[in-house]
Amino acid sequence: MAPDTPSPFTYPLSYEFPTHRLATTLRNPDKQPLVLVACGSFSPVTYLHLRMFEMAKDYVRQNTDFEIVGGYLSPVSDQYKKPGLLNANHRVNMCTAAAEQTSTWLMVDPWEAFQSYQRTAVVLDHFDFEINTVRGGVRTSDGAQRPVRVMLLAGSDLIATMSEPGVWSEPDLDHILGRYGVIIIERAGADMDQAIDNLSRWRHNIHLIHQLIQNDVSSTKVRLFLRRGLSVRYLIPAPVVDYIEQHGLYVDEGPSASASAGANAAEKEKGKDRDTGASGSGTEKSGPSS
Ligand SMILES: Nc1ncnc2c1ncn2[C@@H]1O[C@H](COP(=O)(O)OP(=O)(O)OP(=O)(O)O)[C@@H](O)[C@H]1O
Ligand SMILES: O=C(O)c1ccc[n+]([C@@H]2O[C@H](COP(=O)([O-])O)[C@@H](O)[C@H]2O)c1
Repeated sequence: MAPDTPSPFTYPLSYEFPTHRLATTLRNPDKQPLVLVACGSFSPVTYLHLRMFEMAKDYVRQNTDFEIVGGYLSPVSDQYKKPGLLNANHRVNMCTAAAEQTSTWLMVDPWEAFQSYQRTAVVLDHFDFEINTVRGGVRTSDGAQRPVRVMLLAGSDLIATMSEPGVWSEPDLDHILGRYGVIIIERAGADMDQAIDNLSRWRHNIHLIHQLIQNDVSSTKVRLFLRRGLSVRYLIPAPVVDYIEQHGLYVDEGPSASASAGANAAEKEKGKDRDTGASGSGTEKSGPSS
């Protein structure tokens, strides 16, 4: 279906919005259709990134009036310039391999990755435009069209940055949390309640999910293990391990230390990132900040 209004967005060359796993019909007409969007570096994608979607799916089914009709990973542009950010081509390929080979419902949207830096508010608008304006939302079983709610899916560390001065613009926060909403997954080391303390005005649109199984795998730790020549199998999806091996990624340091030394160093690097505001803070992005 052609949209009535021209697109307000810029597009990478040969871009097509992925819809091969997007449900076109709502199973339960009493529910509101929902699409989940996770924005991030995904350098590389880990099981925890994928697990966020599964946790959200359980939560949505048990606690809300939504029905999930799609889930997307949206890797950030190279211009985000965060330390450890591999080029977008590899990150999109790894996310795609993980989504296609380990999930039946997740998709990867390369729109954000293959162009200049786009703020998260704009990324969510892009999804809303593609799904609701271009495609008219989804159908109910009686043939009526229903608009899809787009919602951000994020770890509590990312949400914590929303209370840090200067990282997100106030109008963007209002747009993201007021119009779309967010599902927050607890992340080891990031206090959930503290993370949303300053966001209480949007509380009705904020859903918190606690971790029942603690697992603090991060891309930073995976990169560090790889640089040290340590195995990352069973920490990240097998097709991603294979891809990394085939392309010799993340090996700019020779193999050396033991696994525990690797983990300790990873912790240190993660802490250092936090201290410098590089981990999830968005402060190193080169795109516009508001
Ligand atoms: N272990 C985890 N638990 C909960 N959320 C997570 C976890 N790992 C990543 N996330 C969330 O996934 C999204 C994308 O994360 P990102 O790509 O920055 O991964 P990362 O592991 O934090 O990366 P890095 O280690 O490079 O900072 C963010 O919303 C982040 O909060
Ligand atoms: O839109 C913003 O102003 C904004 C500010 C900070 C972070 N973000 C987004 O949040 C994501 C953070 O990813 P990461 O890997 O730094 O945790 C990434 O997709 C950024 O574009 C977005």
